[in-house]
Amino acid sequence: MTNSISRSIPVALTIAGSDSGGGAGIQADLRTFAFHCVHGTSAITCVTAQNTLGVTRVDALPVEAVIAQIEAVRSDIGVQAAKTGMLLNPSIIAAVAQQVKDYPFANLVVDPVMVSRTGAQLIDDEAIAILREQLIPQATLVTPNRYEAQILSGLLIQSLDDMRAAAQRIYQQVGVPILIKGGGLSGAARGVDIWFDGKRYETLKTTTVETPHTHGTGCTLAAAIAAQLALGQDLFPAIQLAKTYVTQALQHALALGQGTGPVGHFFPLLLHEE
Ligand SMILES: Nc1ncnc2c1ncn2[C@@H]1O[C@H](COP(=O)(O)OP(=O)(O)OP(=O)(O)O)[C@@H](O)[C@H]1O
Ligand SMILES: Cc1ncc(COP(=O)(O)O)c(N)n1
Repeated sequence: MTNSISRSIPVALTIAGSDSGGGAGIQADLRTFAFHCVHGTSAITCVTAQNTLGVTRVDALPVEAVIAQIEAVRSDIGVQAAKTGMLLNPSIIAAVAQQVKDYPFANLVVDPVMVSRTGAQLIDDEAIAILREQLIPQATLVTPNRYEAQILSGLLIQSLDDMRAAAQRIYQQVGVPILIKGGGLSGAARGVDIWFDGKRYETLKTTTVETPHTHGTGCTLAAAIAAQLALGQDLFPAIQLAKTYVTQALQHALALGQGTGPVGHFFPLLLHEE
């Protein structure tokens, strides 16, 4: 007689960087997958020394190590949805794009990590070109923030109308659905996102959460969308559910460190303490 229970469970894969501070990157993605009862797997692209004050060092993994991780997961465990985050350099981006071309994922959310919320460019121009030309066109959804959307569209973004114009411009270039995130806007537009799939626009609105602790919101949103897709949701409902999750996580953000703390991924477990 056995008392063990084995079950099947959807699987999601994150291809992203490690954040030693635990707020963004692989750490945020795996926590988000677990929250959604999706088995999280990972291919680490780089290791950042990072805390709530910023990044002090980044070490890239060899391209072969990144691809070997993806192959190990794909060939044995299987992946219902994948997401990419910080891919760092041109060779990693090109190799991941080729891998996705050779072995397409059923669902692929590309968070085109290029510019931090503060506007600092994180990857060089060659890397941006490869991301735009080789990886983004293969995505189910691309999720740029305000600054990334400015780079991809060539348009200045200061309002929701600017976001709509940028979404249309990016769609013309890459031909995949776009969600432009409004965390970097100011006033009432902060936290409003714009979606465009080539036919219709939707405005995703929640109340702005007044917290300085917003580290990891972008990773968390993309990972939550991937988790919902792994669970079988259609794309737009997956985005709506993920937006609700990131808002709740922001409402339970963690005041850690001396700078920008992370969102509270496991907020239901914190509720008994409030
Ligand atoms: N203060 C806020 N209140 C409500 N929603 C927010 C707030 N800040 C960000 N969001 C939401 O969080 C999600 C991530 O958006 P954001 O623009 O912060 O992405 P990002 O710049 O990639 O994130 P990161 O800060 O992790 O780099 C979006 O749905 C955005 O609307
Ligand atoms: C390893 C890593 N990946 C991504 C981000 C951006 O995170 P976010 O945009 O969610 O703050 C980060 N700070 N570190």
